[in-house]
Amino acid sequence: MKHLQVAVGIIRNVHGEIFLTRRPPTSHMANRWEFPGGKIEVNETAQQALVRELQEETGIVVTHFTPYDLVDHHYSDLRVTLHFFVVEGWQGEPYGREGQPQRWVTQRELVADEFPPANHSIVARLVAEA
Ligand SMILES: Nc1nc2c([nH]c(=O)n2[C@@H]2O[C@H](COP(=O)(O)OP(=O)(O)OP(=O)(O)O)[C@@H](O)[C@H]2O)c(=O)[nH]1
Ligand SMILES: [Mg+2]
Repeated sequence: MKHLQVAVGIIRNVHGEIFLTRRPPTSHMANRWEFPGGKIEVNETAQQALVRELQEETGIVVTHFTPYDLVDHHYSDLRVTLHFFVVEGWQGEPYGREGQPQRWVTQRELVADEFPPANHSIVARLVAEA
């Protein structure tokens, strides 16, 4: 089975809101809301992938982040290991640079069912810690 290593950014502003983008209609986990991020390439660390993916997908230059959690999840045809980081420093203003819908949501108002199943434990933890 294919196994992807993925770097994921939980972008949180000073108001305690988190930036979400919506996955494209034809992608894996189509139309689910997600934390921006993507596949870690060979010869790249999770941290380097985080910075690169957030630049590509949201236009920001990440300046401060901390590791948050590591989640391993088996979908029916795909295994993912998600490297979650909380991002609290950046330059620019995040937007859906690839045309994805976007929104800011208060941390305590995150809804697990809007995300891919691999995110459920993380969303529950974020809400509990809000
Ligand atoms: N970015 C992101 N991917 C997630 C999350 N949760 C989750 O299961 N994934 C899964 O992680 C896998 C890789 O993420 P991705 O599709 O963003 O990868 P990418 O940006 O490199 O995609 P690309 O191949 O279009 O360049 C997908 O199968 C996706 O469904 C999440 O919160 N954020
Ligand atoms: Mg992506």
